[in-house]
Amino acid sequence: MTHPLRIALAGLGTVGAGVIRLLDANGGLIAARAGRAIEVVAVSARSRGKDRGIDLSAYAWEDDMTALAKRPDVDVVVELVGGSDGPALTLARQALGGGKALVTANKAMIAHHGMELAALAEQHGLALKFEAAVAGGIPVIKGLGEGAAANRIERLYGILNGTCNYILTQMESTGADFGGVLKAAQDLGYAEADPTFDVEGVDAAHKLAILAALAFGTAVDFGAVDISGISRIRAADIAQADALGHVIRLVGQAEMQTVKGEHRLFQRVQPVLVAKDHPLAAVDGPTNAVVAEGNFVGRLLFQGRGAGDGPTASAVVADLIDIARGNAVPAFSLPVAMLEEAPAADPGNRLGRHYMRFTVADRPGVLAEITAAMRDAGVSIESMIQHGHPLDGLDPVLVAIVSHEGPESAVAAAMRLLEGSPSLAEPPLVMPLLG
Ligand SMILES: NC(=O)c1ccc[n+]([C@@H]2O[C@H](COP(=O)([O-])OP(=O)(O)OC[C@H]3O[C@@H](n4cnc5c(N)ncnc54)[C@H](O)[C@@H]3O)[C@@H](O)[C@H]2O)c1
Ligand SMILES: N[C@@H](CCO)C(=O)O
Ligand code: NA
Repeated sequence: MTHPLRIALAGLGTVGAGVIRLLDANGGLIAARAGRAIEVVAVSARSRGKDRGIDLSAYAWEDDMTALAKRPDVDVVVELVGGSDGPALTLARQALGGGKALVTANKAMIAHHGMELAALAEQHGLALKFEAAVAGGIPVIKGLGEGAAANRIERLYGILNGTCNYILTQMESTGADFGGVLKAAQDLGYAEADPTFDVEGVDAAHKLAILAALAFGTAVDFGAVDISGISRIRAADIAQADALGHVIRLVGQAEMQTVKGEHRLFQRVQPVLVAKDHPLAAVDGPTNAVVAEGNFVGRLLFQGRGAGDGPTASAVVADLIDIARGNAVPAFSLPVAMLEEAPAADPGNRLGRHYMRFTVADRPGVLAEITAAMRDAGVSIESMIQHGHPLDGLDPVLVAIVSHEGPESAVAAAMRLLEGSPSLAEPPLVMPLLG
C-alpha cells in the first residue's frame, strides 16, 4: 500500500467528532477501498479539554486552526467549523493556497465563496470537495457531478434542510406549534449554530445555490435565491393542508429557463403544499430528498439523512476516499472559467395553484374584500376554508383560499391589493401547491 493520506481536522463538534468515530470504526475497510489508510494527524477546536467521548491523544493539537494549513505533515485540511467567512474561510484559502486539498461540510462558505475557492483549487491542481455540505449523507454532489454528468439537467427540487423537515413533520404528527419543536431539533444536533439560518430557509438556499451551479453549469449565485422560511407556519396551516390532501414541506427549486435564446436561472426556497401522494410528502424527520430531471436519464430521486453526525461524517469520509484514490473531478464538475453567469428568471409567469392564508377580523365584508382583490387581480378561487371559531387561541380567524392554476404574477397582484388592509391582522401567507 502507498503512504497514508494525512488529514488535519478543524472543528470537533457534531460532524468533526463523527468523522473521528467513523474513521475509528471503519478504518480497515476504508483503507482497503481507498488503496491507502486515511490518517488523522492534527486537530483543532475551540476547547482542548472538552469531553467529546473520543480519544484525541494520538493527534497533534493546534490552538490556532489556521496552523493546520501550514503543517508539512498534512495532505488534506478538513474544515468542520462553519461560518461563511471568518476563520473557516481563512483556513480554506490558506489550505488551498498552500498546496493542501480541502474537504468541507460548510455550505455557507461554498455558497458565498465557492467560485473563489474552486478557482484557487484549480490553479493549484488541488481537490476541493463538499459532499457533506449539501443534503448531508446523500451522495448528491457525486450523483449529479459524476453519475448524471452525461445529462443536461433541466430542473431540480427537493427538501434540503433536516431541521425544518423535522420541525414540520413533528408539528404534523403531534399538532404542536413551532417553538417547542425547534428546541428538540437543536438538541438532536441538526440545527445550524444560528438556527434562524435553518428556519428562515437560508441554509436550504445555500445548498440550492450549490446544487444549481453543479446541475446547470452556472456560477454559484446565492444572492439570486428567493428565500422564505417556515417560522410563520401555524399548526392551523398544517391542519388545513391536511384537509386539502397535502402536507407542508420546505422545498428548494431551481430551473434553467431559456427566454429568447438566453438562459435565465430560477432559484427559490419556500414552504410548499405537497400532495400526499407525491414522493416528497413521505420524506419525514431529518431526511432530505433531491429530485433532478436529466434529459437522458429521466427523473432521479436521491433520498437519505441530511443532517446528524453519522450521515454527515459518511459524506466527509467519502470525499477523503475520493482524494486518496486520486479521483480528480472539478469542484463544480466544470472548469471555473466555463461556468455560465445566468441572470435571474422572472417568476411571474410560472403557473401553479396557490394556498393563501389570511388572518382576519371576524366581521362583515372581510371575505368580500379578499375575494374582490382576487377578482381584480384575475385569480380564480378553487376552494376556501374558514373556521367559524378562533384558531390557535387567536381572536382573528383564519381563512384559507386555494386558487385554480394561474400565473404567480396574478397572486402577487392580489396580495398587493390587500396590502395594509385593516381587515388583515398580519400579511397573508402564500404557498404554492406541488404535485
Ligand atoms: N450538524 C450537521 O448535521 C451538519 C450537517 C451538514 C453540514 N454541517 C456543517 O458542518 C459544519 C460543522 O457543523 P457542526 O454541526 O459539527 O458544528 P458544531 O458547532 O457542533 O461544531 C463546530 C466545531 O468548530 C469549533 N470551532 C468553532 N469556531 C472555532 C474557531 N474559531 N477555531 C477553532 N475551532 C472552532 C468548535 O469548537 C466545534 O468543535 C458547519 O459548516 C455545518 O454547517 C453540519
Ligand atoms: N442544519 C442543517 C444541517 C445539515 O446541513 C439541516 O438542518 O439540514
Ligand atoms: Na451530500
